[in-house]
Order: sequence, then C-alpha cells, then structure tokens
Amino acid sequence: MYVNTKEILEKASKNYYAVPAFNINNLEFLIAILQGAAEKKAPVIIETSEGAIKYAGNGDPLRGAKFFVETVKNYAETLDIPIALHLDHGKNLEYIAAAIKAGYSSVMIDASHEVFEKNLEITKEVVKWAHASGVSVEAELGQLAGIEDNVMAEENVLVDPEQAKIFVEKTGVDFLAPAIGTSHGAFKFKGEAKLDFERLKKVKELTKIPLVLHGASSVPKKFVELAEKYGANLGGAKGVPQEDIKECVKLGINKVNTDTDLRIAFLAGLRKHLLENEKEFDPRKYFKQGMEFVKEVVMERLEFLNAAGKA
Ligand SMILES: O=C(CO)COP(=O)(O)O
Ligand SMILES: O=C[C@H](O)COP(=O)(O)O
Ligand SMILES: [Zn+2]
Ligand SMILES: [Zn+2]
Repeated sequence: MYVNTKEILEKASKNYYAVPAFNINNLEFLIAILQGAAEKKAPVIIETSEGAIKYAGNGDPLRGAKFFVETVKNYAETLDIPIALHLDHGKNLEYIAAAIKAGYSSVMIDASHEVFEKNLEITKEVVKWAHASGVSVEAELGQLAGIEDNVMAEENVLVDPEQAKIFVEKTGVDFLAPAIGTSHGAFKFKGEAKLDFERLKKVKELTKIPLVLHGASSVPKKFVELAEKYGANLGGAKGVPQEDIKECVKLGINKVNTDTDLRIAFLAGLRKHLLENEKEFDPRKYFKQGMEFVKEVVMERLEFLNAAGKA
C-alpha cells in the first residue's frame, strides 16, 4: 500500500522502533528495496533527492517527481506492506512544489543552512502548503558536516534542544532531523564515531515527535572490501556503527536515512560481475549481483532497526 509517511513514523515513535528511508535514483534500487521489505514484512520509506528528480525528469522537476510517484505508487499497490515516498533535502521551492503536486507522501524542507529564525519562517510556510495537500513535512535543525547538494560544510553544528522545542511548536512540522554528529557520505569519522546521545534524548523529551537520523549509513566493511578487490578506491571509508544507531533508536530516532550503504553494495556487485564476466552485456544480468547486495543491506537494516514484521 502507498501511505502517508506520518502514518508509518507515528506508529514507529509510539512503539520505539525505526523505519529505514532508502534513497533511490533508478528502478534497480527500487525493485531490490521493495523486494527486501516485502520479504521482511516491514514498512519502508523510499526517498529521492532533488538531484534524483532532476536526473529522472531530465531537468524538469514535475516530470521527474511524477515519474517517481507513478512508479512507486503502482508498485506499492501490488505489495501488502506500507510504503511511502519522501522528498529528501528539499531546498529549492520549485522541487518541493513539484513533489507535493505529483503526490509524494511527504517532503523535507531543509533550510538548516539558514539562521534559526529564517529556517523557522521557511519551514512554517512549507508546512502550510504541504498540509493543505495532505503531505507531511520533515525539517532539519543544526548542520551536518560533509557534502550535501554540492555544499561542503566544514563542521557539524549540533542541534540546540530548547530551540528544537520552539521550532516544532511554531512550525507544526511532523518530523525533525536533529544534527547530533553524523554526516553524509562514506567518510564520516576520522577516528572513533562520536554521536551526542544526551542531546538526542533531550530533543525527543522536548519535542515528542518522530525524529530522523541523516547520514546513518554504516559503510559495511564487507562491501567496501569487495568493491576494492574489484578495483574501487574507497580508502578511509567509515560509517556509523550499528550499535550507535540502535542506541539512537532507543532514544527516539524513528527514520534512518540510508543512501551510501546501498551505493557501495551495488558498486561491489556491479564491479564483481563485470570484471568476472567480460562478455556480459545484458543489464538484467550485470545489475543482478548489485541488486542482491542492495537487498541484503535493506534486510539487515530492517532487522536491526526492529522494523521487520511491523507491516
Ligand atoms: O542522510 C542521507 C540522506 O538524506 C544519507 O546518508 P548516508 O550518506 O549516510 O547514507
Ligand atoms: O543526503 C543526500 C543523499 O545521500 C542524496 O544525495 P544526492 O544529492 O547525491 O542524490
Ligand atoms: Zn541539511
Ligand atoms: Zn540527509
């Protein structure tokens, strides 16, 4: 079933588990993710960045957004698990409007690069439009270091819990992504992973809404090593340990954004297959191993986040 993200996340928040949100750009990842979620009888969130919409729509936001809605919705109607489609890191109002118009289940307005008052003002406006169409909204407070839409933030700016309380009350936002020390991509920590659990706990106590962990890939060693065995160079790759993510779930995280782990798993499978099969040119064959590895990551995440069996 195609459902509102709010429905999935409020249930997760009440019952102390988390649902992974997986980024896609193409059909292969979508098929692998939905097969994995159906096998685990789990709810799942599919998300696309503005870049993914631009890619699918060949530059036209509404065409790209409609492509994802039609594809995800039609596939979702054939499966007996709750499936939502979410716009990840909406920064450009044209993309947010296109996602709402096309029928996304939820959108993120990411104005976290603005000062607090401006972030609040923009988020409040987007909540007004989105709610008028029955679409739920995620916003972000604090900043994640790393690459995000080609903007490189040097340092993490962590969320202020008291500000989070005011922000949620004044904007009416449905879910909040508090920055607590994670970052996007495959190179998250130079030394040990370090997340601010105490800060997260306070944000949950003060806001009581479903919370979102961005930059939550674990960067599995198995797939990094396999990709490197077949020619990739991912030196220094490091993610968030699964134990730390589980701790975040105990403290109130209900949506766990995952892109990098799928990319690395797929890359490992694709490289392996192509290097071992020089004569192969059927995409259904050379994508297959990558899709199986993506499905493996999906099923593992559904298990350790306790989303398995919650459909
Ligand atoms: O936060 C993300 C998408 O919004 C993805 O994070 P990763 O780069 O850790 O997969
Ligand atoms: O948070 C960012 C996601 O990983 C999407 O990245 P992208 O903008 O390269 O599609
Ligand atoms: Zn952001
Ligand atoms: Zn993110």
